[in-house]
Amino acid sequence: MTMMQEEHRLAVLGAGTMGVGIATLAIGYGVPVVLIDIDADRRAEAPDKVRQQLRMAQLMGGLRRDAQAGPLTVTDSLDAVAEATVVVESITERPEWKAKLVAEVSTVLPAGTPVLTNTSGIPVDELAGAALRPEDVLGAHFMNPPYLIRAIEVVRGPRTAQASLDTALDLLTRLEREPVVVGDGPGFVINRVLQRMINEASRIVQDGIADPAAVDALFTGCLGHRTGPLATGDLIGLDNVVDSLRVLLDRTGDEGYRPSELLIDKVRAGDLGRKTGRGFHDYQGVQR
Ligand SMILES: NC(=O)c1ccc[n+]([C@@H]2O[C@H](COP(=O)([O-])OP(=O)(O)OC[C@H]3O[C@@H](n4cnc5c(N)ncnc54)[C@H](O)[C@@H]3O)[C@@H](O)[C@H]2O)c1
Repeated sequence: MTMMQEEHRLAVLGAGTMGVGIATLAIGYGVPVVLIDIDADRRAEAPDKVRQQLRMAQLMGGLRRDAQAGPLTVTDSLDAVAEATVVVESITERPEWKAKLVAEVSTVLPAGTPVLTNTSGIPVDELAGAALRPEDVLGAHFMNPPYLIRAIEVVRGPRTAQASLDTALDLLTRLEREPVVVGDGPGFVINRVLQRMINEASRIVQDGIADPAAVDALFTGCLGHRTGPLATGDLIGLDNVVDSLRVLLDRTGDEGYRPSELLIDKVRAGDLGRKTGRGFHDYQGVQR
């Protein structure tokens, strides 16, 4: 039987859309969080964003209102991960950046501390190969926003140790998440399907067959999806969609993952979705 942690302390690498959301979730359950980012603006904005999201999550019933929030520390120093019981890596979807960071982090951490990558599609074993101890690396693919969506895709790589998986599941269960454990491979389960769907939907718009509102209306109205593929892309961030598609294309050779011209044009224009106020849809005046 594996010894479980008495108390958890979480380190989150990357204070972007997902890192801030994951930090909010943990803090909402009283878990102390160290949030690390190399970008000074992201670090400066993070405490306010976490506070706002905490309030929103409580209002929307995602987090309890009476729970004592955990403390948040924001820093650019990787040394701060040393005290963590679990590390979540949630930086930009660039394989070489992630591999370098996973390698660096593993030199600071004691053996047996799980490193969970929130990658959208880079095989866990590829990143594990960069770590000092590949057995401590696994995937935890949180959905956006992490404090509202309880289900989480947990990816066990071929070298992931049972003890690391157990510690990760222990934390996720304490955060009242509902882990679904799957095997490794480009895009795992969700993004192998979802990224292709967003790409195909954007090609439909590019080809003039339907506009974004019509595409999404068919998925919500006819298929009962909560959001259509293009609104989902806007929520994810179209820069992240393009990065994820490139990861999938490079690792599968499947042309269906080649990012559409329209997606590339939107990223080039800075229309990244909700986070910039415009993507396939317009979000001016909408809380982001
Ligand atoms: N956006 C989504 O809906 C979503 C959902 C699930 C998973 N993901 C995955 O989560 C990860 C983060 O995505 P995001 O949307 O939050 O991206 P983002 O662009 O909003 O944030 C990425 C952050 O990482 C920081 N960063 C880059 N290199 C770093 C380093 N070496 N050390 C510390 N910080 C560093 C950047 O400064 C930035 O603040 C990606 O792997 C993405 O594929 C995203």
